[in-house]
Amino acid sequence: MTDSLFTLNAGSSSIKAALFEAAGEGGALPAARWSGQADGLGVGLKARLRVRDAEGRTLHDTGLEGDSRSHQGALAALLEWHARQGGGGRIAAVGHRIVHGGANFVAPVRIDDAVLAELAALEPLAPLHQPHNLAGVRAAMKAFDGVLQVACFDTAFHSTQPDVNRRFALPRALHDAGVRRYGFHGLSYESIVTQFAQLAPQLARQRVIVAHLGNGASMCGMAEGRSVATTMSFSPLDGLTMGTRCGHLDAAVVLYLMRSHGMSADDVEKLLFRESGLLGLSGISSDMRELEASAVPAAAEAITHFIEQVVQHMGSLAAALRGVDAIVFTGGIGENAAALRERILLQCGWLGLHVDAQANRAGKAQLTTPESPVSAWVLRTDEEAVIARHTARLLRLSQAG
Ligand SMILES: Nc1ncnc2c1ncn2[C@@H]1O[C@H](COP(=O)(O)OP(=O)(O)O)[C@@H](O)[C@H]1O
Ligand SMILES: CC(=O)OP(=O)(O)O
Ligand SMILES: [Mg+2]
Repeated sequence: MTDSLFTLNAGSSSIKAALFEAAGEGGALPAARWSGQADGLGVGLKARLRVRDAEGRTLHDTGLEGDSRSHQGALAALLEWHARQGGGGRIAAVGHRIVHGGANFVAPVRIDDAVLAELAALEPLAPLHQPHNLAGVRAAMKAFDGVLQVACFDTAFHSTQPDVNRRFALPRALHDAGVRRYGFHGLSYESIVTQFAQLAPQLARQRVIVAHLGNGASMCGMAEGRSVATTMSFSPLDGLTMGTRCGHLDAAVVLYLMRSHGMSADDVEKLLFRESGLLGLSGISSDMRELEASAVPAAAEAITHFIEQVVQHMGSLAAALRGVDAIVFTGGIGENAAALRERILLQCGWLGLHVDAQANRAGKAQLTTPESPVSAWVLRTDEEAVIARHTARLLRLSQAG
């Protein structure tokens, strides 16, 4: 049996893991042997762990209760499930999604103690992700002792942004000290760039806006498959309205809350990262499925707020690209919420979109008519495959060196 690669991807409400066959020199990676997903973590929802094989057949499906409903518990459940399987070949390397790479990491790297310490220092910049990402690294180091561990960064994809889009209008010294617009969801954007280049090679080289709409949500304007501008910035808090994050906010609100409401930095962090967004607006849930099913007016208002932010940022990114040729939806909401996609597309009609509502509802990849001057698409993101590809490359380098 050939060696395997293990991938780990902790999102704000989910943990995804997959096992890939480590392909030989220059070989394309086959589909994951299995992929597992625990979702609804840490947001008061019903948490589940599902594992599927390469053909999409369910291998394991269970509700997560008690401690298992946390990221840590779900990770332990996934690693235990994997250990119980036996076989599958030796694990040759583990690839991790690391949300924040800061100013120093703009490409995947081998993780050692020094790298781990540097990444831990970035935890306050991505409190819903980085601690879980690094807990995954530590757990994998224990479970797969002595095995190559690779960090793949959400921020790296955006290192191509022009300087003007990487800067806040703050004194230059702060930019030099790392206070800048990084951008996130880079592994997802990389996955979409690769898939879109296969589906529509000519379009993929033009001006494309990708909307990654999940529990965390961001959008990226790209030219020739490279990031030009994106809605998240210093941390994954900026930009769109999200499950529990506020998105774009006047910084003076933070000062006001601290001075006039006596809130501490920790209080404000909790408010903006964990209690705002769809959850704060609706008072019901951070989960789009629950809001769509709810008859409470505040749930509908929260959805409208989410859509309005996507529509406004679409205009902003189209301006950053000086025009747009194609739009691609992805992420848990972008891939699955057809009615919501239709509302966004209709409100972006002014950009030159002729929506094919039937195709959108039928789950087709192309959402616009063949004559539409600007086309829209939906693609399933595969961050695991991107992590596996980078990990396989570093594994080959380490074996060669
Ligand atoms: N069929 C669906 N209709 C509407 N929303 C959905 C559907 N399936 C998943 N979602 C939403 O996708 C979001 C989770 O996105 P996902 O990208 O999986 O999460 P994460 O950001 O943690 O990786 C949740 O708001 C969930 O309600
Ligand atoms: C960066 C980010 O928000 O990731 P996720 O959508 O997985 O929470
Ligand atoms: Mg995610």
